[in-house]
Amino acid sequence: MHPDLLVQSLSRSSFTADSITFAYDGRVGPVFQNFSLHTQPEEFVAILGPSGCGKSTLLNLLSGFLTPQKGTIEINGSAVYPEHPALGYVFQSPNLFPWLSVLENVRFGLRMAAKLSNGQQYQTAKTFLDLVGLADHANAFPHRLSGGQRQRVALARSLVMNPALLLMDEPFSALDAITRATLNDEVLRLWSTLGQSVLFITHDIDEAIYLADRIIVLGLAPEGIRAEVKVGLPRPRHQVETRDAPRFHALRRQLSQEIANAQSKTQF
Ligand SMILES: Nc1ncnc2c1ncn2[C@@H]1O[C@H](COP(=O)(O)OP(=O)(O)OP(=O)(O)O)[C@@H](O)[C@H]1O
Repeated sequence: MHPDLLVQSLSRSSFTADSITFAYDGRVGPVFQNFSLHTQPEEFVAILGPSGCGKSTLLNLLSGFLTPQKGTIEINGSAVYPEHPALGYVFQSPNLFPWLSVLENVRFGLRMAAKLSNGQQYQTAKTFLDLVGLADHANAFPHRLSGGQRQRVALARSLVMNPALLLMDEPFSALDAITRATLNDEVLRLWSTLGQSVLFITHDIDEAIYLADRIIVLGLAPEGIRAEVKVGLPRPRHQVETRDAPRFHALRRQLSQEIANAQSKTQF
């Protein structure tokens, strides 16, 4: 299957969390109160916030693992649920199956879904392995790979399922700066090829600016969205030119200030 064909099958999906309120059992106050978040098709949204603002809770809500007490969370107008076919995930830890080869790891979801013949599953898995630059490692086992390569496999394993919305939870925070920069470029290349929407959670302001169309800063629970900025830097992004742009520096300053303000509330 050629990647161009996959672009067509990724329907232009929109994602909506509308006026949600969520509190954990036994917790005094809610983590989110009347919180709304909408993503446009093919939009890259980064979420930043101080520790404890509710990023993980939000991800669990958006993926249907937690249910809000009020409000709705929908993809293309239908309620979200765990393992919704339109959702893909990439986490900080790649969580590959150590007993499966790289190719079998990428094929895994297709095998479980059992929609394609075995031959088509292998062909599709190989296409995605090629897309993340690991075609030569198809038969290797995960322990033979570097941290960055494992994260590439995790990315291929998720993308092979054609998610319309990719939820990424600090996927590169355990990697060194150079590998991280390379993988940021890789994600942008794949995203511009495949056209899914991305919700990318990170603690790293520069990473958020480099990647995103729009950045949402969460305040401490239950403040919700504290600030929202359109990045407005030209694409394709470039490791030197983009990071050198006056707009990049202005955004870094603005976002640092927002996060410092949000954090200062924790101390009182
Ligand atoms: N299972 C739970 N039961 C009760 N309260 C919880 C639970 N999980 C998280 N919380 C509380 O909800 C709030 C948001 O937590 P959450 O883990 O979503 O934040 P976070 O932004 O992901 O934090 P970090 O960046 O440190 O991982 C915190 O006050 C936390 O103590």
